[in-house]
Order: sequence, then structure tokens, then C-alpha cells
Amino acid sequence: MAHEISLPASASALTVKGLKKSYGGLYATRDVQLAIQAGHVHAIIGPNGAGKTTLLSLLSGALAADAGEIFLFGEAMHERAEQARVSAGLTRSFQITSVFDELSVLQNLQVAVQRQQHAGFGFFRSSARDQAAKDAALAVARRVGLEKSAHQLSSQLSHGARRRLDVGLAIACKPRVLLMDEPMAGMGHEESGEMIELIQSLKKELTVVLVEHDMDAVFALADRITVLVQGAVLATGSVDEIRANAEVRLAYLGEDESEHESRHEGRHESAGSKTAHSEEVP
Ligand SMILES: Nc1ncnc2c1ncn2[C@@H]1O[C@H](COP(=O)(O)OP(=O)(O)OP(=O)(O)O)[C@@H](O)[C@H]1O
Repeated sequence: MAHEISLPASASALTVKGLKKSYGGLYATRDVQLAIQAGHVHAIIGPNGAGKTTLLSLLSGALAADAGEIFLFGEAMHERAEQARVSAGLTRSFQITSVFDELSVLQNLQVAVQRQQHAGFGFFRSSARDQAAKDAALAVARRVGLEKSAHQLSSQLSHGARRRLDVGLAIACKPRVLLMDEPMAGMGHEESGEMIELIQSLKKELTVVLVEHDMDAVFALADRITVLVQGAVLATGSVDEIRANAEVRLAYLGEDESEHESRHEGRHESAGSKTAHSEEVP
């Protein structure tokens, strides 16, 4: 089980060293080290309050770290502002407020494409550039399975389709590493399945850091898993290594395995409804 960084910074898509963040006396992120390999889906799991969202915010630049370094393909990100990280290829998805309700799917994607092209909101526009942005937006809509809803208002989308639009907005920024914060949240079985398929397909093009409570989705998608407990990395490993790790089971579930198994036998839950106390490391 690797706690230490075994890859040189340039060999991994994202390398994190000694990352720290505290709120008052409480460490939300405690000396976190990560080496995330290119082309992987790397899941970050842990109980409620473990520091998963804080970690994503530190990686995206939405939050300033107290200490630590972040490298994107060997390039230092930790002193850059959020937008500069997006421009370098480090983008966070599922900031649901980034969707404009009053715009169609295609218009939303077009705005994201134009931002990426530094075209702004209509300044220095040319019809050729507008057409190129529209074509690129349509390609992204197809990529996330929203071509049939391209002209629909975003406010009229189902929850699952809206979350796919969020992925589309992130893809429009041409990320090399995509940070995803609970993409399956609030989804039923079918919508989760569609999102799993979409994330699986993204692996061909980019690296995904996935924070997710739905363990079925994590086990279906992850090449590597890092377990956070109280802000610190407890373990990093393959799905099989993490499932077999007694320390993880104990710390993550807060109970021993036999207790968990007996409780699990009597429980029935639908996908996407799992909470920290019902998360499984089966
Ligand atoms: N703005 C803040 N001010 C003070 N404490 C905070 C703040 N944000 C987070 N925390 C604390 O930091 C710790 C980590 O929180 P964080 O939201 O990152 O955990 P999480 O693993 O994402 O939890 P969850 O699974 O419930 O989303 C928690 O103890 C939380 O209460």
C-alpha cells in the first residue's frame, strides 16, 4: 500500500506534496501526498468530513492551501489562481451554479468554448469564430450525450442530463485532469449508469480525480483509490487492495468487518442513496 510518492513528478498527471489546510484548530487537509497516473480514474473516498471536498477545492485553486505543492504533468500549479489552473488543464466539474438556466444546452456550451478561446462575452467577435465555437459546442454536446437536447433550455433538463451538461462545460475547457465532485449525487440507478459510462469514456482522453460516495460507481470506475480519514491519506491502492485492507475497513466504517457484514445482510438500498454510514468496502 503506497503512502509515499513513488513516481517522479513528471511521470504522473497530478502530483501533490505536503498539502495542508486548517480551519482554526482543525486540519481539513493534513500533509496529503498523491501521485495520480495519466489516463487513470483515481477515486478519493472517505467518511463524511474526511476532507474530500476541501482537497478538490485546494487542487482547483478555489481554496488557498496553508502549505504544499501541486504539479500538473510536472508544472507547478500551487501558486496559480483558479482560472490559470483551468487554462493549464486542471478543471473542476460539478460546480452546478456554472450552468445558465436561461440559456439552451448549446448556448451554455458555446459560452464555455468561447471562454476557453478567450473570446469573452461577445467582444471582438467574428462570424467565423462564432461558427467555430458553435461547432465545438455541438461536438461537446454529442460527447456527453446531449445532442438531442441541444436546443432545450438548461432549466428544463432532468437532473442526470444537467450533470452531463456540467461535464460538458468542463470538457469545453479542454482539461488534462478533470476533478469531479460527487457526479452521481442524487441520481437513480439508470442515470448513474449513464454517468459511469460517460466517465469511463473520458479515460481515453484525460485523467479523472473522482470524489464519490457511491461505492458501486467507485469500484466500477477507479484504477486507483485513495482513502482519506480526518484529512490525511490512510491508504492508496488498487480496488482490490483497498477492499482487502483491514485498516481501511475499520477506519472507514468505524466498525469491525463482522459487525458490518451482519448489518449489511439485512439492508436494502438503491444506488445513489448511500451515505457515509452506509458506504461499503465489500
Ligand atoms: N469553511 C469551513 N470552515 C470551517 N470548517 C470547515 C469548512 N469547510 C470544511 N470544514 C471542515 O473541514 C473538514 C473537512 O470537510 P470536507 O467538506 O472537505 O469533508 P468531505 O470529506 O468532503 O465531507 P462530505 O463527504 O460530507 O462531503 C470537516 O470537519 C468540515 O467540518
